[in-house]
Amino acid sequence: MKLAVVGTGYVGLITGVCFAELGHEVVCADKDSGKIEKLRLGEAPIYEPGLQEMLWSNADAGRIAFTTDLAAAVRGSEIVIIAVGTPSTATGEADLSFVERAAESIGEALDGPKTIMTKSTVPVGTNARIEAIVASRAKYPFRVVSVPEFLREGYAIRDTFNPDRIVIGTDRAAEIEAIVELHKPLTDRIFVTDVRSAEMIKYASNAYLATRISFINEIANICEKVGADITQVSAGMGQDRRIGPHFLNAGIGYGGSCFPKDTKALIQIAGNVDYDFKLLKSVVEVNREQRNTMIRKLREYAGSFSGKTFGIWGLAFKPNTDDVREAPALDIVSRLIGEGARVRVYDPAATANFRSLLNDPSIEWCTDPLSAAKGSDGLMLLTEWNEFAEVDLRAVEQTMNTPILIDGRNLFGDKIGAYSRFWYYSVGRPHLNRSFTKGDQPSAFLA
Ligand SMILES: NC(=O)C1=CN([C@@H]2O[C@H](COP(=O)(O)OP(=O)(O)OC[C@H]3O[C@@H](n4cnc5c(N)ncnc54)[C@H](O)[C@@H]3O)[C@@H](O)[C@H]2O)C=CC1
Ligand SMILES: O=C(O)[C@H]1O[C@H](OP(=O)(O)OP(=O)(O)OC[C@H]2O[C@@H](n3ccc(=O)[nH]c3=O)[C@H](O)[C@@H]2O)[C@H](O)[C@@H](O)[C@@H]1O
Repeated sequence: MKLAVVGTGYVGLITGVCFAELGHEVVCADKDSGKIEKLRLGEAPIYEPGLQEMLWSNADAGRIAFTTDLAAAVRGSEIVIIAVGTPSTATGEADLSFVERAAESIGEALDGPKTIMTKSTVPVGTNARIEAIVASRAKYPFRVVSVPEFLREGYAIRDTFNPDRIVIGTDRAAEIEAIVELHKPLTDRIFVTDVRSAEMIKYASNAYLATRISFINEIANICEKVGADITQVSAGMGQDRRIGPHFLNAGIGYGGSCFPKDTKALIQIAGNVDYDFKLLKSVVEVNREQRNTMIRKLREYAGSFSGKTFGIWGLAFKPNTDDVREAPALDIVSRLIGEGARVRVYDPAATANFRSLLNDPSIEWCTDPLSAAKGSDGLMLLTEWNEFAEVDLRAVEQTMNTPILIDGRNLFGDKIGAYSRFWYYSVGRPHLNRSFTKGDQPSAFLA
């Protein structure tokens, strides 16, 4: 099939490349000429495992092309995929301006009957709005189908080829043959429903996953006080098939381009129909508080931040991505430097993106984990990249000024016990934490 993808970000690019891999002819359009220029030269503008190689092979085979000319991309296609961003507005609602502009351009460019497939995460009623916008400009018949995206960054290609399900939202089930055909090679779990339910499935899924994370973080906070181990609790809970083992990792809380914005958007969607979504508001609040806990612990262990230097391991909102949107590290680094500390940061992939959002003379950009820890008065692990698990902790401890380790992702397990000189804090595992007895200072602890 001939596909046009409008918006060549994380979702648009992965979708385009994966459908090209399946043999379709894909044209990806984006208004960002810098991004398109890079892609034309064969360079993936994002870090995602496996993407660069798949991009090269499909570009070489002539199955994928890139353009800033949205109209040209639409004209040659049978299916037009909308994958533009839907960021938060200042009040937390989804900003639909990119979707609306895309719909206008698509409407104007239609040169024959087409299917428009919305992958962007959009509030209930938005696909109807897209349909109205396109209809006001189009001279040919078209249909709009909602196909929300569920891929995770860091596993985007794997998730695209092995989805748990494909949700297709349509109010005219007889007209979705092409969309079903397109997705059949990916899975036979295709769930066809009405458009509004499809739109809601996406928000409800993200909100539920965010809820699990805040729930397990609160259980972890209680574990700390009652002497239980959250890792054991999650493992034991996860064996119940009604609960399942996923999304029960306690830590610093969720970040990323989607959970924070989609939870806020769903609270607003509910508010717009006079429904006070109390549970989800608490989920967001618990998540915010979890980041504060890390700062509080560092203060408890290290004292005042002013004039001190701290190491930061991990800037991305999670491993295997260079995405720093709503990353806990943005908050935490800002707070540390705001209180007069210097920070030495390292991330295997996200440094450039982080620097474009937060660049300050108090930040030193390091190129390996050891140099970020060097001479520091405390180290915070904020992203659980494998690379950090493999670092020689003895060398880390020796290079630090004060060996305080705040493990925001519970990355280090029992092996931390072998390094008795570390002052260690992890979430919900009191038996591993070396907490500080009143009056002690790290130097006294080391003596
Ligand atoms: N990032 C993720 O892991 C996932 C994102 N989603 C949803 O998919 C949508 C896209 O997200 P991302 O790919 O992360 O966004 P992104 O910000 O990485 O990419 C969006 C792209 O759309 C382009 N764009 C905006 N308006 C345009 C227009 N009128 N014409 C052409 N290009 C235009 C932008 O230049 C940008 O390159 C959002 O609604 C998001 O919630 C859904 C599932 C996963
Ligand atoms: O709508 C979206 O954009 C996507 O949002 C999430 O995907 P993503 O944000 O890429 O990453 P996740 O793996 O879900 O992690 C999100 C955040 O939760 C945190 N997390 C995750 C799992 C866990 O057990 N504990 C936990 O703190 C991660 O560290 C990360 O900060 C969803 O998992 C995808 O299904 C969805 O398509």
